[in-house]
Amino acid sequence: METKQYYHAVLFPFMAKGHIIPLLHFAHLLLRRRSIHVTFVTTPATRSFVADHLGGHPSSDVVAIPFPQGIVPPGVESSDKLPSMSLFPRFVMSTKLMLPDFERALGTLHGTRPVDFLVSDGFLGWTLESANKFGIPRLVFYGMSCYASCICKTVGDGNLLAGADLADDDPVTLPEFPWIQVVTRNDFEPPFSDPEPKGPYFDFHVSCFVSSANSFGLIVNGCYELEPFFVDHWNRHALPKAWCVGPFCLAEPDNINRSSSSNVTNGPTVFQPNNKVPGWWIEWLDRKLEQGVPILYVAFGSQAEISSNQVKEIGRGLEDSGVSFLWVIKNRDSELEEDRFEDQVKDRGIVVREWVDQREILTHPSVQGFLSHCGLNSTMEAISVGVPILAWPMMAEQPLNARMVVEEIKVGLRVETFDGSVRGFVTRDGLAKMVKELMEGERGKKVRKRAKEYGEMAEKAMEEGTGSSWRNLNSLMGEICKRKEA
Ligand SMILES: O=c1ccn([C@@H]2O[C@H](COP(=O)(O)OP(=O)(O)O[C@H]3O[C@H](CO)[C@@H](O)[C@H](O)[C@H]3O)[C@@H](O)[C@H]2O)c(=O)[nH]1
Repeated sequence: METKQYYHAVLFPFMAKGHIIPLLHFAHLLLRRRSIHVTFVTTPATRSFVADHLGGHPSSDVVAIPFPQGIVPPGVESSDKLPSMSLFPRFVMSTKLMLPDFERALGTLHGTRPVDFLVSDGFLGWTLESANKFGIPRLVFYGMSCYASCICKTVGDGNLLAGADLADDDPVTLPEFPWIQVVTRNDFEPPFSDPEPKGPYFDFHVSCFVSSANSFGLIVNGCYELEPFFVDHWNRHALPKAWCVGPFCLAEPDNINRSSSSNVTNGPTVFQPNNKVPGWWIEWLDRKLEQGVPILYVAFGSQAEISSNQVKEIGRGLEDSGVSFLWVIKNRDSELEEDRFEDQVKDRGIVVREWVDQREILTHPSVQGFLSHCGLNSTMEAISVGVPILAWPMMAEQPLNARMVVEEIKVGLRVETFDGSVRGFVTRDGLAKMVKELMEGERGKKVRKRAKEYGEMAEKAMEEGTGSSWRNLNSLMGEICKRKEA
């Protein structure tokens, strides 16, 4: 039950597209209530990206604070712009230096319009100290599913990857989740996959976990129905309390129910987001739809690094598969023999080297499958529109997301690596075989049906007034109010 008339929320994501975008969607979710003012904190170089996404909503503001200089190449203020992901630890740890500027900004905001709650990224653990200084409750956003968080916690608490004799692909048993057959050291990233994790980067993460546990709540980009066992498990055995209030992407402006007047207090009655101009690839998708040709969408998020040999092999695998595809390539992965490739695939497939509106692609009716690295946002964006996934995890917690997609909720299949290892090379034959299976095979049919069911479930969870995610957000607001009034 909401008891307060008008809230002020400050949102502060970690500087990576995969972290900024979900909090922008979350901002829209808050703005849908029309009883919340959102201030989005970012850095100067990402300010226009953020402002564009907020679309000039009259109940939103953007505040930019400087990104620390001299630690990563000048001008890089988002991890996807790093020339190499080997700089990521330095990049993420340098954010601690933003504390004084953030605190000043938060103080000013709080003085002007009292801040009811802060939502900050799990990587920005130091923001808890600032929030506490002003008596503002901090909610954490880690960008992880409860499934992945529970596995990480159980592996960490039980020290299950310890032991120098444990090989990278040896199975590790999870006593709390015995039906998860195989988890390996390769499902985790250094320093967590090290036999004895230590060092400044590990300490940095531990301090983030401690801050998170001492925060007011954890907001999860998903709905309860997607992973009920793991949400309950987290809430019984870990802190802070997890609140499933997503999938956030379903709160984008196009999905705003402008006719509803519930919860309207002070905010605008109608919000018209910026009109989007569709990219040329959407016209291509439209043509394919007219021809009745199903499309595989191929994209690996904003920061995965793919070797040039692997990029070429993806091209060959797609060529051999015979399916039609739309492949988004980042500039870092520039090694495709493009002319030859485009000759070979003719109009059957297209390569896009621009920033696309991924949700616009995934919601296009011709898109019937998604070859994805399983970043949580891509995963949720696909599930929420019922598109099955061909999972190819590459880094971070993606191997765990891939397990959730394939083994737990069964809305996807997995690419086969040449040696069966989580991080092994994927050959053209292995890729072509699984692409065909997803798009044309019996197993593909089954996971497509499941994906559609989960998509409907996600839509329902987000329904205004009645959905579980909508009600969870209401309860969370109520808790924040109670805390304030206590
Ligand atoms: O041209 C593009 C490329 C990406 N996106 C969007 O960018 C986001 C990418 O996020 P995600 O799919 O999660 O991938 P990453 O960028 O790799 O995300 C990082 O952050 C996620 C959330 O913490 C983690 O789950 C991932 O493992 C981590 O790599 C998604 O919303 C995409 O729709 C676009 O809209 N257009």
